[in-house]
Amino acid sequence: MSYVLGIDLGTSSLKGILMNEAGDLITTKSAEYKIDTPKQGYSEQRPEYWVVALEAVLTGLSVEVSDFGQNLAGISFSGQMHSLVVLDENNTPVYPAILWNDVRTSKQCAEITDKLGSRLLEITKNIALEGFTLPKILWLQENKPDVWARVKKIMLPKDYLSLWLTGNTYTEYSDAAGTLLLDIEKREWSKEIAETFNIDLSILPELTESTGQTGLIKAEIAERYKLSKAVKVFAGGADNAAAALGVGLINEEVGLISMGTSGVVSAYEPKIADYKGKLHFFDHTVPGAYYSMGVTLAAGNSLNWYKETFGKGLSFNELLSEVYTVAPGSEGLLFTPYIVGERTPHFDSKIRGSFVGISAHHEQRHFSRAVLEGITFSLRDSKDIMESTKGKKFKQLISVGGGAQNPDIMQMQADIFNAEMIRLTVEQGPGLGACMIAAYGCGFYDTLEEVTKAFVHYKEATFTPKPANVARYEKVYQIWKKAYQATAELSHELVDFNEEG
Ligand SMILES: Nc1ncnc2c1ncn2[C@@H]1O[C@H](COP(=O)(O)OP(=O)(O)O)[C@@H](O)[C@H]1O
Ligand SMILES: O=C(CO)[C@@H](O)[C@H](O)COP(=O)(O)O
Repeated sequence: MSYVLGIDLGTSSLKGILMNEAGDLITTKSAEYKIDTPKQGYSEQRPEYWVVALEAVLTGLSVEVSDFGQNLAGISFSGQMHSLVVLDENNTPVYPAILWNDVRTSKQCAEITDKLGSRLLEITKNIALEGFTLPKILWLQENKPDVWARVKKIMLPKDYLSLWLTGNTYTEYSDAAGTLLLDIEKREWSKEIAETFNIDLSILPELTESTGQTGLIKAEIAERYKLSKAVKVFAGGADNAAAALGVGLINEEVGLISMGTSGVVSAYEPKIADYKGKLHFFDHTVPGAYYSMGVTLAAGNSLNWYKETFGKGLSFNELLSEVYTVAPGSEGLLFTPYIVGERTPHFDSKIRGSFVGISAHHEQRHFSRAVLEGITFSLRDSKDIMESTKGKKFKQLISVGGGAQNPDIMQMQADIFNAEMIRLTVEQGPGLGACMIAAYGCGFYDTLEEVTKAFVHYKEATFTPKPANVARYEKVYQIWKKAYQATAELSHELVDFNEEG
């Protein structure tokens, strides 16, 4: 039986998930990399890190799976969104990729809003936020003109891996939508936006569907991994769009929660909707469909920060082992996960995190629970906006991302969202979506619905809301919601104070 490989280029690691054409999991492999923070607010990765990780994953797969080279038929991707990759005429990176969680571009966002006014929302269906790609381009133009002068092509992270494998430069609609350069209705790069900011249209890669083939694996790479077939490479999707496919978000019945480095709440959208910028609105990996989403900038990232700072050397399981002993509400301790600023519902790059209500009786287990609750409350903010604008409540939510591995987090999500939480049998939503794109692209199925039936399976055991916890969380969430306003001015002053040096 043929194999398909889904590559999820995450923010903290690259995960490869190998499945057969019938939708059975063969194995997974992953390789971590670092985020460089040369200055506060900066977040960068060298595209070379991703290639090293991809090679480690391919090597691992070819060692573990004896017929990997013989049976691999197709590869596709899911990738961290918005991060800017800039290449010269030889397709060599000329600057580190500026990542989606980098907040250096507030000035450029103001400039975009100022110059485009309402046209930005009309054309892209989104507003200017630090994480998106266009402000990063403007930052390079203004601050590194010598680098910008050498840029002959820009792309998104996963497209760089596709280029490395095939030699061809493409992107697809789901990632293009997160650049602020795509005209969503016309499905083409916006000439108006590109001209306004002196961006030559020739540096933007050709657009294809997520399921579009970008090429075949180059001969020298095929030889290295002893690939005997001509392995087809498909464009893939932005990680949240690929995850949406991977969890079966191909209709409006269910919603998606992801606790990866970022936290995301998303919903399927059959046609273009106007959320007036309150939620992001992007193309799906399903051709012609869309999805809306709200983003907590630091979900897993807050937990990582907490672990590195206060639980160094502990595993996640060790760190969180006593969380269940603390009652919902962490006995009056609150945490806001704004450690790198926030997106939804507070578009604020200068807000910072806080613990509120620390008292002498709090122990580490209270802080651990408060961190998890703060992350989940922030996701609830997005979920509530989505439900109130759509006028309907999600009864079931599919939960993915690293956080979904922990049963206490899952129960907390059920109680805070007051919804049944479901997990996938294959734990990696975005990578699974990438495998599905490859399976469809290879022609193993006629429709994405058929691929979904074969590949997407939910675990039988679900997490259901406990009424007493729901009631308690409802009260504490109302208090937690006030923490943003209560700390905003202080945070802004502190950020300014710190920047002055
Ligand atoms: N066992 C675990 N329990 C709870 N959280 C976890 C666990 N393992 C990973 N995580 C969280 O999940 C995050 C990684 O999720 P992942 O979906 O792999 O992220 P990304 O795609 O951004 O690289 C980590 O930042 C961490 O906070
Ligand atoms: O910026 C966004 C979405 O707008 C992030 O969701 C990135 O796409 C990174 O995702 P993870 O690495 O957390 O999966």
